[in-house]
Amino acid sequence: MEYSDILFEKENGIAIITINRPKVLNSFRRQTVEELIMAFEAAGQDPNIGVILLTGTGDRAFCVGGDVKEWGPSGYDGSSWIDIGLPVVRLQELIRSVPKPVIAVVNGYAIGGGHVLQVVCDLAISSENAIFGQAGPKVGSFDAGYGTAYLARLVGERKAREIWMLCRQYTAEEALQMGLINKIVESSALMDEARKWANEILRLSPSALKMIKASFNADTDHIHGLTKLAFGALNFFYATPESNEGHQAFIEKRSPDFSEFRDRGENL
Ligand SMILES: CC(C)(COP(=O)(O)OP(=O)(O)OC[C@H]1O[C@@H](n2cnc3c(N)ncnc32)[C@H](O)[C@@H]1OP(=O)(O)O)[C@@H](O)C(=O)NCCC(=O)NCCSC(=O)c1cc(O)c2ccccc2c1O
Repeated sequence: MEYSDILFEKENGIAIITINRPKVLNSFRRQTVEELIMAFEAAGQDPNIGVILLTGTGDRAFCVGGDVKEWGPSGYDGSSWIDIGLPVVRLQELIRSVPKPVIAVVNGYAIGGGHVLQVVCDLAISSENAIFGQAGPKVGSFDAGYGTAYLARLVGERKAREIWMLCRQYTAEEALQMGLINKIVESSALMDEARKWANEILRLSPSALKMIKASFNADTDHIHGLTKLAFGALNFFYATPESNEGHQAFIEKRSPDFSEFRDRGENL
């Protein structure tokens, strides 16, 4: 299988999936998400693989979410009024349902949909220079469901609401304190540390780990329904002037002005 937007390597029981678009800080377009889905399916179905690492090329970014420059007036390439053009719901669900531990190896910015990808992984190890945060409300988007409700499971409701309602950026140390990640290491040691964790996992019973993962997931699987609902709403939101103002402002490198879109409270 030839990939253009990702790298997919296998070494001694470990699958390493790398988002490979460093010029745009490893943001994803439709092709990227489709390739990630194929790689996770392949790793999930390969009996020689016991653990999956997800990372990004370079030392600037893990992934900064949707590629805002590939975003047309109503969505991404190939989109229609019912299909936003990015099968992110399927990708998030697959990371959760693949019957092997998935470790996010966060080597820089984990922002927007990239942040949600690290949230849905089973474990997360980051470099000391990693930066975490949400960005959707700045650019007229939202990656809700697992991105909100499951995030709250990790860091608590207050912190999760702060992350989304202020769109601040957090250091690796802050991410560790709030329970967003498992460990921080020096940038140069990041992949070695990830391999060390993976090799520890490879010594354990695969079936026991599969059942453990399924049982952790069972407690939050209902969030899948929220995710589908949220992405359905996002489909419609994308075609609005409010959403367009957010992404156009990013492209024009200016601050968005959302003031005319404030809610009148008609549905209070
Ligand atoms: C991440 C940053 C804070 C980094 O800032 P910094 O100043 O260090 O770097 P630059 O801003 O100069 O960026 C370098 C270079 O990369 C380009 N770039 C950065 N982010 C993106 C992006 N998301 N898409 C495309 N290109 C990007 C940037 O323009 C620069 O290129 P130049 O040619 O100008 O040199 C900062 O870059 C930043 O805030 N980035 C935006 C983060 C963002 O808004 N992400 C998208 C949020 S929405 C989202 O993630 C999302 C998720 C989903 O799951 C979806 C599902 C379905 C539909 C839509 C979804 C969706 O929109």
